[in-house]
Amino acid sequence: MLRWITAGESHGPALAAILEGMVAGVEVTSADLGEQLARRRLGFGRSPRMGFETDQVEFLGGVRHGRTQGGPVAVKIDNTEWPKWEKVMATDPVDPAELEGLARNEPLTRPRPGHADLPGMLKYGFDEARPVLERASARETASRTALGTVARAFLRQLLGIEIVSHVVSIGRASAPEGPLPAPGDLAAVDESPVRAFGQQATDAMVAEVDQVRKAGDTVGGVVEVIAYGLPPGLGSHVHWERRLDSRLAAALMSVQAMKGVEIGDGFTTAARWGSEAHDEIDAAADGRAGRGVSRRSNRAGGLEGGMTNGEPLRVRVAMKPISTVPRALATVDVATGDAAVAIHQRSDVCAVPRAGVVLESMVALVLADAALEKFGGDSLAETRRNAESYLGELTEFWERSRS
Ligand SMILES: Cc1cc2nc3c(=O)[nH]c(=O)nc-3n(C[C@H](O)[C@H](O)[C@H](O)COP(=O)(O)O)c2cc1C
Ligand SMILES: C=C(O[C@@H]1CC(C(=O)O)=C[C@@H](OP(=O)(O)O)[C@H]1O)C(=O)O
Repeated sequence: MLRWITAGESHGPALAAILEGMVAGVEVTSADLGEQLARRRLGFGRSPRMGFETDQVEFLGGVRHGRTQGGPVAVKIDNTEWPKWEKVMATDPVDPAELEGLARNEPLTRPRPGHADLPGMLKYGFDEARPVLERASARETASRTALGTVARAFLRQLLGIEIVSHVVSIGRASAPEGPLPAPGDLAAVDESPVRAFGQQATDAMVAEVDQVRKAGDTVGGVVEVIAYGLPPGLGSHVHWERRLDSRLAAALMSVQAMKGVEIGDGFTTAARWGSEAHDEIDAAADGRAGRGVSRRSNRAGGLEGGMTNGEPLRVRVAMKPISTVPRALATVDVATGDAAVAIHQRSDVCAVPRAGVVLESMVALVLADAALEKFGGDSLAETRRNAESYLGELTEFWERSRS
């Protein structure tokens, strides 16, 4: 079983993350982590912090000479801004005189509707939002992206599995119907300032973010994540917590501000008649290894009965607008009980483009877990042997069926 855990605050000294259960022999370097972390900082509408945050990342354990060793993989990402927060976010007690007059230490008593501020204060007994927002902040997604990079490397080296994402809508601007981005298109998507696939989609979404920013507002959107090269049979129909769709939905919904997950055509499928909802099966002319069949469509998004069916996995995730709205929303000052406007500080206007990279990482972690569950092994070589043996059985299955 693959497990992952993160720690650290947005303005603390560093973020930490551990991935437990990864096999030995996966090639991965800190430069690979840095590359994915840089992708996560991109996007038109991003917070000013993303312009200067450099994500100094290093492995603290589990990797030697660029290969995983089978032990927990530990990662540390330094926060560039730490010197400015050294006193306010110190882990050891600080003389109150040293904190006096520090603007960053002002109590945040006007909770933002839509952020974790108010429920977090009530639940944990804090009289201001700082201790809540520090951990609720999506800064934490840098940790997930770093661990997701190890999972991506494993999936690629195991079976050539590749994960891509693209933004399909921001606010009212949507990408036109068109082909899905393939793995080779990821660089082009990353070059789009909104991580959309195609110029028309990019122009429409850039205009929407521009309009939102000028209005002092914020905006959300929808990201699609696609995984290519998956064998049939990851996940299972036999028990609720082994279903791959439920595991993906939980992981994707666990990302800050995600409010909906759609597998394949999801909600559209609910309005279709059965004859137009499913993916009819034909005998594959080319008898591809382990496939034997082809599908006329992929409305199911590559999942049937909680298992991969051999088609590309396709999931869409809806992100709500950022809750730190410049045109600040109505709230109550918890220090006085009076009506107030919510705290507003430097913030993203639209984080949908960079959220896509985080969502890719969550898909990678869930798929790596499902692949390890199916193929097991302590080393990459052993796991690959198991996977190849299974794919060989599938080929035999189709050969028997044809004879
Ligand atoms: C990549 C990313 C960047 C985000 N940036 C901000 C931000 O700058 N300001 C903000 O208020 N919320 C931001 N959020 C969203 C908050 O973290 C989120 O709204 C908050 O944790 C409460 O969300 P929840 O209701 O889903 O828990 C961001 C989310 C993601 C995924
Ligand atoms: C720091 C990151 O995103 C942050 C997520 C975030 C929030 O409230 O979620 C608020 C902002 O933090 P700050 O107020 O320090 O600018 C974003 O920049 C990051 O993604 O690395």
